[in-house]
Amino acid sequence: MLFIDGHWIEGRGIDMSSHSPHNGTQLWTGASATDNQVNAALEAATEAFQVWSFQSFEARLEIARAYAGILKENKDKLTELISMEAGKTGWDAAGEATAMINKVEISVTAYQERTGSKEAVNGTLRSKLSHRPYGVMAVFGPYNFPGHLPNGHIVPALLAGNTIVFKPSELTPAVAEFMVSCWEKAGLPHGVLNLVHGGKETGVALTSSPLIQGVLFTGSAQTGIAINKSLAGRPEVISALEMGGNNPLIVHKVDDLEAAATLTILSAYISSGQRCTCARRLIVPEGPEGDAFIATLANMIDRIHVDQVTSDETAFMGPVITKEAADHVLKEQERLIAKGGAVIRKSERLSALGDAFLSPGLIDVSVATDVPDEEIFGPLLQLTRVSDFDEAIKTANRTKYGLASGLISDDRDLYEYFYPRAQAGIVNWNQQLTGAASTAPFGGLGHSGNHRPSAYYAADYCAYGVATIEQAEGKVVVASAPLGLKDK
Ligand SMILES: NC(=O)C1=CN([C@@H]2O[C@H](COP(=O)(O)OP(=O)(O)OC[C@H]3O[C@@H](n4cnc5c(N)ncnc54)[C@H](O)[C@@H]3O)[C@@H](O)[C@H]2O)C=CC1
Ligand SMILES: O=C(O)CCC(=O)N[C@@H](CCC(=O)O)C(=O)O
Repeated sequence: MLFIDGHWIEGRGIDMSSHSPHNGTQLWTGASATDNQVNAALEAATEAFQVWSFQSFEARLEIARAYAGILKENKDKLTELISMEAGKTGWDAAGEATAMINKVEISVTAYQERTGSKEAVNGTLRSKLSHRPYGVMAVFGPYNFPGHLPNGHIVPALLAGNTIVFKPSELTPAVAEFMVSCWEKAGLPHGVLNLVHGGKETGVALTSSPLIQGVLFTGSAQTGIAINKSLAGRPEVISALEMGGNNPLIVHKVDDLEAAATLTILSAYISSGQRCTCARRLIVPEGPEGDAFIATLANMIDRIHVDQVTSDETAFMGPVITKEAADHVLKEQERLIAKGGAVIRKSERLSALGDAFLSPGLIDVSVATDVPDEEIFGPLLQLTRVSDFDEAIKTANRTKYGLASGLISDDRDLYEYFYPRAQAGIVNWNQQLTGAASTAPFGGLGHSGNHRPSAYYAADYCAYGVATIEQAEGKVVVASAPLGLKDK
């Protein structure tokens, strides 16, 4: 169902449905929004802005806290829905649900620290800084974190006083609907948050509307660039683009190979490789030290448990989102092999579990030619062997993206050399690349985004600053002015 101006209504566009990648169970059916329905949602948000933006921050916060409370009460249900619709293991889905609940208090602190208001009196003058919301924001979410990532735009945008038309991924409409129903139960006034379903056409209807003042997007670089082009010539529309990555992870000078392999697996294969922070490129020195690490890693890869969601929670990986997504990963793997990639572990379809289940793959592309600088969104890691640490850094930075970059090493000097040279918005040392903190900014360079990081810095793109100087006494007084007025 769509949610427009506080009412749940049927979409009148094309039929849609969502099925669990775990077992094919149908979870949701409905229809996309027509252009008229998208417009009705935008008009509702425009009208609601006149009321919502004038409410006090405290009044908005009360509703946001009620929303967090409702999420908490329904955490098990939310976890199950995320797990089923996005194909996550139970523990992974529970982590997403927890992040959604925590987002409210983190966003309050961020709002106050990053935007909030300030005053200072100097003599008879008072200077003030306050922040105001932009207006109607179009929020787009990806399928891999169907709750947490759109929630990371919605919560700060609403706290700041904006209103929203939210278009979730067409692959995860049920989680979106659940989330919006929690806001409804929390008492959000009509029109403040609207939900429209649909694919690319619905997205285009939203971004091309003159009624939006902002686009808050998390998704692929391809779509982010399309949105960027569609907003050309509209400088008044704020756009925050969080896109993909082709993230490097260097392993160099490590004693505990098992620990390094564990961090590599957590970086590359968590959520079946469907996190934009996942390591895609593993960079390891040539020679026996590197060989020993790769043998340890390959051995551990063989022991990774891939499964449908189970009650005993022993699986590390579930399926990718669809059979088509799995086909794409396998096709890209073949492409790497055709370009000279050597198989260390081949990603294979685990048909006994289902069409969307893949085993983790590791392909050595050191001597391959024309390896595409593209994000392969699944459990496939590309290995490059390098002659020395400088070569490792050069290889790491050889990408048009710049989301996350990491080093696993016992050598602090290497880290201190790597840190200022790593071209990415997230730079980690002896820590998995995935699992970014919501209490820090989140975003990247190049095709990973447009320098408007989300998470803690989402507050920044949800409000603009207004600088004011006023007479503290409230009277019209001017002590002296160099007007050089002549006597009459
Ligand atoms: N940097 C970040 O914070 C994150 C980035 N991602 C990236 O997201 C991708 C996976 O998510 P997907 O759902 O496949 O992304 P996607 O780019 O296919 O879709 C994202 C959203 O944009 C909509 N959309 C598609 N074409 C559009 C257009 N021309 N105009 C407006 N809206 C349009 C989709 O319907 C969906 O709601 C991966 O590439 C991943 O790296 C995922 C999570 C976090
Ligand atoms: O948005 C936040 O609060 C922090 C960012 C975050 O949670 N990132 C996740 C995954 C998002 C993705 O990359 O797909 C992570 O770093 O694992």
